Amino acid sequence: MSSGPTRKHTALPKAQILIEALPWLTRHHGKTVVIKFGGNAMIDEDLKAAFAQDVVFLRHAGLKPVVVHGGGPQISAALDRHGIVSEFKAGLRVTTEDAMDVVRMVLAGQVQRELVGLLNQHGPLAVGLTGEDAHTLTATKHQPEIDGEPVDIGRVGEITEIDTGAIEALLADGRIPVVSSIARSQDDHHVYNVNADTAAAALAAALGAETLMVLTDVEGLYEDWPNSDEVISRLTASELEKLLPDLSSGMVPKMEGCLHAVRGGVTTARVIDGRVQHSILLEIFTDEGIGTMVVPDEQGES
Ligand SMILES: Nc1ncnc2c1ncn2[C@@H]1O[C@H](COP(=O)(O)OP(=O)(O)O)[C@@H](O)[C@H]1O
Ligand SMILES: CC(=O)N[C@@H](CCC(=O)OP(=O)(O)O)C(=O)O
Repeated sequence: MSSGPTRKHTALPKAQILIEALPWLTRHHGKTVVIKFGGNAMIDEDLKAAFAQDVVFLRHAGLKPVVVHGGGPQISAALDRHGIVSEFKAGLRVTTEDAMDVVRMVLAGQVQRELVGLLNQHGPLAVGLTGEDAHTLTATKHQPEIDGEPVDIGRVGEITEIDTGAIEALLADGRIPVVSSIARSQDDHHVYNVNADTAAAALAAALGAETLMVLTDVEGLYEDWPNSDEVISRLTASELEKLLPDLSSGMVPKMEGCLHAVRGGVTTARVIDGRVQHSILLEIFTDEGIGTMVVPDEQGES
């Protein structure tokens, strides 16, 4: 008996799924998408492998993905092993000279290497770099204001300049840049720890990316966190700006980054649940998306 008709029967839904993705793929062909993979979303090996598959899929579908990774929990664990206590102010790690060495070692030597390795299981695609490389990120000392007063949090950087040359060259060569959020100082005398959300957002704006996607360990931006798990599915830049003063902890740099990206010309910034397998593809192939989407004010009515 021939298995032809049965094979056709089972393959047809797969063909339909691919065709459903066609309008999205057509719209986004050749566009740059910056994907921030948060340390809290890197919770197990399967999730990391699925993340790598999604990114490689986007690349093969004709987009230009750029990965910016975090590693907050991994840094905290390493600092702990070195007997250094982790402290955060305004959502940012207080980074002493000694802590900075550990931050750099974990981000560039551990987390970035692991992601590059996972992506490269699919071919010679990923190239890792930090913001130090080719002057990609330059920063000055960042002093956040707490209760109206500037606070010294050590070697934490505020990005002042971005040189996208190295990343653009990699993209032109068909590679997937994987960027660690460390910046050089103007005088090259030291390096700064930059929050990975902030770095991803700044790079998205500088690259003229179409989309910034931030993968984290919650479903999106909760309207009334921690009292309710009602996710805000869509909001404009102005609506987000009004919410910013009420946000806490890790959501502060994340949502400030989304606002910066959208105000800087990025068409949409999305916060999505990185704990869900294939969350990137789910976000893309469902019209309404699965997390929180920030859009420019002029799209508020659509
Ligand atoms: N309004 C909010 N909605 C969702 N999460 C919030 C909110 N406010 C604070 N958070 C906290 O922010 C965390 C995400 O930020 P963070 O821990 O820095 O993650 P990542 O490592 O992915 O950057 C959440 O796990 C949650 O504890
Ligand atoms: C200044 C600052 O806070 N830097 C972060 C950099 C890593 C990061 O942002 O990691 P996640 O995205 O996993 O939170 C830190 O030291 O934890």
